[in-house]
Amino acid sequence: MKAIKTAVVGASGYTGAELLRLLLMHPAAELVCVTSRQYEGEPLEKVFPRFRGVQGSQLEFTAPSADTIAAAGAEVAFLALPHGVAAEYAIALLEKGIRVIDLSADFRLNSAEVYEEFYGHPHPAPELLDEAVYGLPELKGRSEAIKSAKLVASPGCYPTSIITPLVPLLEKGLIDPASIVTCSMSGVSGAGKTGNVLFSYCEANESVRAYGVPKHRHLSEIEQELSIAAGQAVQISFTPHLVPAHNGICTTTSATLTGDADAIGAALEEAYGGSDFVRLLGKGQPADTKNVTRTNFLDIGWDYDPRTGRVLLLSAEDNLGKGAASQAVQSMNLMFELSATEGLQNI
Ligand SMILES: NC(=O)C1=CN([C@@H]2O[C@H](COP(=O)(O)OP(=O)(O)OC[C@H]3O[C@@H](n4cnc5c(N)ncnc54)[C@H](OP(=O)(O)O)[C@@H]3O)[C@@H](O)[C@H]2O)C=CC1
Ligand SMILES: CC(=O)N[C@@H](CCC(=O)OP(=O)(O)O)C(=O)O
Repeated sequence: MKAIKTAVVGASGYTGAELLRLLLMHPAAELVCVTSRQYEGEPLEKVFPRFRGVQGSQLEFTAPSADTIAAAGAEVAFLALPHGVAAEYAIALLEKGIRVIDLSADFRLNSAEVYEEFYGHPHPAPELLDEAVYGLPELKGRSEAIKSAKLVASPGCYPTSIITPLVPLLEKGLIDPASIVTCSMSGVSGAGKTGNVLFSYCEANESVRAYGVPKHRHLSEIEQELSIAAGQAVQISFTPHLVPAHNGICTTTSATLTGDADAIGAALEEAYGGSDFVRLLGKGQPADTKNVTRTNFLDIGWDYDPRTGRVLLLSAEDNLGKGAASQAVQSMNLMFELSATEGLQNI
């Protein structure tokens, strides 16, 4: 089988390094170009000793440039860059006929106005918003759209854990869309390999705090996808928390039941019973981040409290895995007509 030639732009950061790990192991992919400004000229295995001795790990980082990526023969480029920066690379790569899977938020929203409202600056390439496919393959019809996409906007980490369990219930009218409240906890790698002191060991270890309230930027894409599922505008309450762990997101969502409680499990089963990566844990079973770290799994449990009439959805994923890098590789598999699970079957 001819290997898919891949590039990772922003390969020195956390999601970039996770992409490298997955692509070095992937049986049908070959890394042909990896970029970093700070490590230009250094081989992968020197910057990331974890990869020492692995085939492909002598590849050297290059300065980020669409010309260099095209000259290396890349067919697809993963953008593991800050939002706002990713768009300029997407434009240049698409012009060269290279398919793009963007891990940043630049192409996740259908509306340039909503982007500006949540990201605080005008959208850098509004003309590409219609073309981009929101890459959550588990949503109805989305795998088919991803297969033919030139530009995939890989979803945010929190949104993956929140949207996935809610969508089947909203589609079936089983919960009140106005009653949704969700709280998530994220490991510190969710903030990227940043120098911000708030994410340093002494600030983050043995302490837990909420942040980003009341209007975290991920609300924009969460509400966009929930509104599509509900067929009406949906607004929710969302409170993210930083917890002293490297990886992992644990999300608890609740909403008022408007249908039959037994229909909750049935709706989740109907939507995800045959899914490769969504694992349904059943009623009364909480999801635990330790079971999903370094995997592409999203685990979902659920419950119902008759005293309050509220449904509970309990989900867990790895923010760098199903929340970012492995979800992006899942999209690559679909775009290149591979099995969705190719290279992602690690546990
Ligand atoms: N961390 C997470 O859990 C998740 C992150 N994401 C998104 O993925 C993207 C990457 O995140 P993450 O890996 O955490 O971020 P990091 O901060 O860890 O890495 C960012 C990378 O981008 C490169 N970079 C930064 N600025 C520029 C620039 N102006 N031009 C070219 N390269 C640049 C850096 O490389 P160098 O300085 O060496 O050039 C670095 O490799 C972001 O958009 C993030 O929001 C999405 C889901 C989850
Ligand atoms: C813990 C932490 O800081 N998490 C980040 C979200 C992760 C991320 O990178 O956001 P995208 O998925 O949109 O790219 C934050 O709250 O901004």
